[in-house]
Amino acid sequence: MAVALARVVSPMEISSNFCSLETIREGGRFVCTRYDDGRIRKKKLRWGLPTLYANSKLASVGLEAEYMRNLPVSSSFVANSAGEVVIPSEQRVYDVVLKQAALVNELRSNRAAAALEERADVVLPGALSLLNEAYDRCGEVCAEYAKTFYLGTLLMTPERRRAIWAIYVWCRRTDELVDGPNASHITPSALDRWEARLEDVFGGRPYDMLDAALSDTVGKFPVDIQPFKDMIEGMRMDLKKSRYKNFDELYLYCYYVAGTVGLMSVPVMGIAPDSQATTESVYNAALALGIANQLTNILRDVGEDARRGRVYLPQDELAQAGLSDEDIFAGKVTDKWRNFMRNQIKRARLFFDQAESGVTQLSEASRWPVWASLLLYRKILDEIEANDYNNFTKRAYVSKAKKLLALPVAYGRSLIRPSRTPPPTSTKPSG
Ligand SMILES: CC(C)=CCC/C(C)=C/CC/C(C)=C/CC/C(C)=C/COP(=O)(O)OP(=O)(O)O
Repeated sequence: MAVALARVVSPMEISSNFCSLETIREGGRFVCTRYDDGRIRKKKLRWGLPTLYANSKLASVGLEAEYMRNLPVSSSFVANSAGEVVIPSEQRVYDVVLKQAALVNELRSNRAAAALEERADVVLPGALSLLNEAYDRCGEVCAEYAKTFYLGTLLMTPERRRAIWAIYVWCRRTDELVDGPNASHITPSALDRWEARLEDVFGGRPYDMLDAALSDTVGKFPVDIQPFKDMIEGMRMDLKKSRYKNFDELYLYCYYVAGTVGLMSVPVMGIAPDSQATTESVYNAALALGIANQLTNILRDVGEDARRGRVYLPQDELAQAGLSDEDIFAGKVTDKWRNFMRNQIKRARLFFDQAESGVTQLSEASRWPVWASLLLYRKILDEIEANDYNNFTKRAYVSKAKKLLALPVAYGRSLIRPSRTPPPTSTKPSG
């Protein structure tokens, strides 16, 4: 039996005394209901959050109820043993989305854009050439480590392109802390120092050339520090955690290490002036692309990760499928594994679908590279299927020929203008 606890509450503001709250914030309206088993479920009233957006997407692609029960794309509010409500990862992440959207909304007004141009003019000539050098170095790093991505950035305007390089280089350096050659020496305190340094970058006190480029970028574009800090948090998580209890935990990890990249990129890539979409719906799409990419990466690298003692798959879903870590370490493709993988791939594709709606809303020059990366990364999922789900010993990859074929398709899609596409409905009022 379900007991209705509150009428309309915003999930962001739910706390242990949530029953008394009745708030409407940024269009997120929910009814919370506590069930006999102590779980508290939310139900959307009018406007959606990414959680519910993903759920409605599930419904719209006609997936059966059974599948929706077994394969969460989101999680419910859960009361812990102290009776407090634990806020699911997606709500926590959505708070960051709203903050980013607010910053960009400011810029979408002409006044803010004009102020930005004025600020860009005040640069000393000597400093300018050093800065250009710093950006060129970022471009070189980007070209060296991510060739396809680098080529994509060449399609953007020069200002945007170099800002994306600076962000890419910072992400790469952050990732190298836990994945690079010195990874075994990295401690949480090293990450704390990296975070302090990040604050200096945002405060206009860069330590080195590469930092200087990022410092300039964050001064020019409405990029907030939170996604950067969250990415460092993802590295902390990677240091101390090698198992994920459920999809909610995995989702948070994917947000930290990849969803953040989407949030960092949108303010630089820009939203098309003729876009009718809400800023937060574009951010949701960017977040979804980061999550989709990371889920794909995880599914591709199951064997490789297992050899490092890591399993980035929801433990509860493995158990439901009759599988355990031992099966993963044994690396045998069985029917149970195939079924499990089918569902994981399905979910990753839903995040790609969710991302698609936002790409069209981006500024014209940014659409092609983003479409290309979306189509190419999604193809890795097809390749896992083509390998008969053997992601233990075979690395799914997209051949050069397929990559080349995807480019004109991506170009064709990038020509679709935002005004011809109805904005994503999930974050828009329905009535
Ligand atoms: C959709 C909209 C509105 C905007 C686009 C926003 C963007 C750019 C989102 C993409 C975010 C992104 C690139 C996340 C990183 C994901 C990821 C798994 C990267 C993997 O990096 P590597 O580990 O170097 O991958 P490979 O091993 O495949 O080379």
